[in-house]
Amino acid sequence: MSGKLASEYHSWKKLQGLYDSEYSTLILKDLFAQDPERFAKFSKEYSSTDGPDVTFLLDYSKNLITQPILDTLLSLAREAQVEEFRDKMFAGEHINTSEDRAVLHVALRNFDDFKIQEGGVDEVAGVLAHIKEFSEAVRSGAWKGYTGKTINTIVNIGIGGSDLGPVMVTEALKAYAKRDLTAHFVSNIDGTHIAETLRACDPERTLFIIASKTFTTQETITNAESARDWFLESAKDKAHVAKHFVALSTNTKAVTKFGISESNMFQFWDWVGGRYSLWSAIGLSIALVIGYDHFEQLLKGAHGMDKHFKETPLEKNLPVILGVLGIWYNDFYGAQTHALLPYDQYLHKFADYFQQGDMESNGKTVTKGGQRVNYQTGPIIWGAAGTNGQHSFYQLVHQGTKLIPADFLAPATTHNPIAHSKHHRILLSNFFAQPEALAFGKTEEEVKKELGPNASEVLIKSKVFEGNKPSNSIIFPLLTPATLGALIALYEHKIFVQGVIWGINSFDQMGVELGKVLAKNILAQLEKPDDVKGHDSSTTGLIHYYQRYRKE
Ligand SMILES: O=P(O)(O)OC[C@H]1O[C@](O)(CO)[C@@H](O)[C@@H]1O
Repeated sequence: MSGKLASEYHSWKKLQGLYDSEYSTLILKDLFAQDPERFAKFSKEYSSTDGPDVTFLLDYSKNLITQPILDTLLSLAREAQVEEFRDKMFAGEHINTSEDRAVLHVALRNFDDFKIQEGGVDEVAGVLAHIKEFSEAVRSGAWKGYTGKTINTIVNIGIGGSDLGPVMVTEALKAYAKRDLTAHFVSNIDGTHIAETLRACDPERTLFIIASKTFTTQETITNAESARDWFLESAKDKAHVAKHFVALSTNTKAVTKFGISESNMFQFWDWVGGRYSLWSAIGLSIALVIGYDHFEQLLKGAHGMDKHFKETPLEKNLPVILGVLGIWYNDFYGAQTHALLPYDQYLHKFADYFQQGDMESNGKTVTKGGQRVNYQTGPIIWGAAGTNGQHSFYQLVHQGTKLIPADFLAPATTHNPIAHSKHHRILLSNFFAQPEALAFGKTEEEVKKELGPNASEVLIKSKVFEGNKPSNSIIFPLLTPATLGALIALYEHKIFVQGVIWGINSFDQMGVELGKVLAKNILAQLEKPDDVKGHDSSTTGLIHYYQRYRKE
């Protein structure tokens, strides 16, 4: 972020010119026909340079780009000082300017490789050792509940970044899970969430993990208090809380006030953003479910991607390439959304996770310098696991009026090769077919030929696929912890690159505050109609309607 609006950069203006003059000729079918080397030019294989072996192929050839367009997009990244800001992040500079904080989730998976200056960085190894020791004690049965029984259920109580990362990763790495340890994740303030979860829990064998960076989040603290009340109905003695409640937080004072001893607290630091925190103590539930060694593999896989992002020239830098391609559609094609479509059931929460990761990071209207942007910033992120999405929303993606750039992800092999991998081959045939169909479509001539001479004009038109819909494909050998770590870090850095180009602060989240403040005010007015004051007629009417039915 050089203090300029992105639209003031020379390369931005050049991109606008390229879009205006070439948009109508950017037809994937033609681009592939004109250049037999297109796949070779616009695909890259990633291989980790140290740590666990991670490899994957990123194919970005099905994008509406030419080499000059990509070069100009990369010039934009250079002009916006993406490299300088990346280096500042890794150096621990306070690039989260509104909160005057460093942005150092990379330090959580650093394993002494990069030199990072910031208070707390030297404590990371100690917290990892604490996670290892504790998770091994619980998993082995050495950690006992208040009646001497082992733990067979964990309940992570957290929301946003203190929930979505652990949920997504424990689902993604279920193949590595300890099957006799059940994990629940309670996030919603709706009492139904905790009530239904507690029904499945035995107080003598359940461990509650209260995950909250601030330890002030209303949803989490309310759920934690209700869990503690439920537990004490059986355990009676408050001293037993120590065996069944641990906290993951930066706020020691609030944790001890809640009744959790400091020795049962797993520390992290204000330079870990909530939506970047699964690598920190917030990952305790992950370590419990898949084992510490696998958790460490996840971190090391991410570290490999950090190294790639830090050390690779922009032309070959995968997060940068994904970032600038996203900008091309978001800012020049006017695409409003970006779909994440993993062809892997284990990754069914991947899009949910990056809804927060991307939208809370880049859903901003004002630059770091306080100017209102005159271009689009973060896209709407959405998606679902293939092939379910195909039977739901793909119709619109293929034939609707909106341009929806999409990323397809799939493992070449599966953890569940049932029926001699028949399922997996069918799954992959869809993973290969969908981007092909999106890119190349089906012409009127092809439809006519298929339907024969008697087909009506209307039927023919309805079966035409215009094609020319862009996508990236990422294929990796198997979804291992290290591969998942690298993929998550890939997208984290993509988000970073885009935020720098747009000149916004990707690391605060002021936009979630207003609703919280209003809800607090309304909560105090819910009892009596006369208490309802200071609202518009719609809000007042809604609250009055509720009050007709309200019960204790
Ligand atoms: O971990 P905490 O402090 O409870 O916060 C939970 C979530 O709330 C937010 O602050 C706002 O949604 C997120 O950024 C964060 O992940």
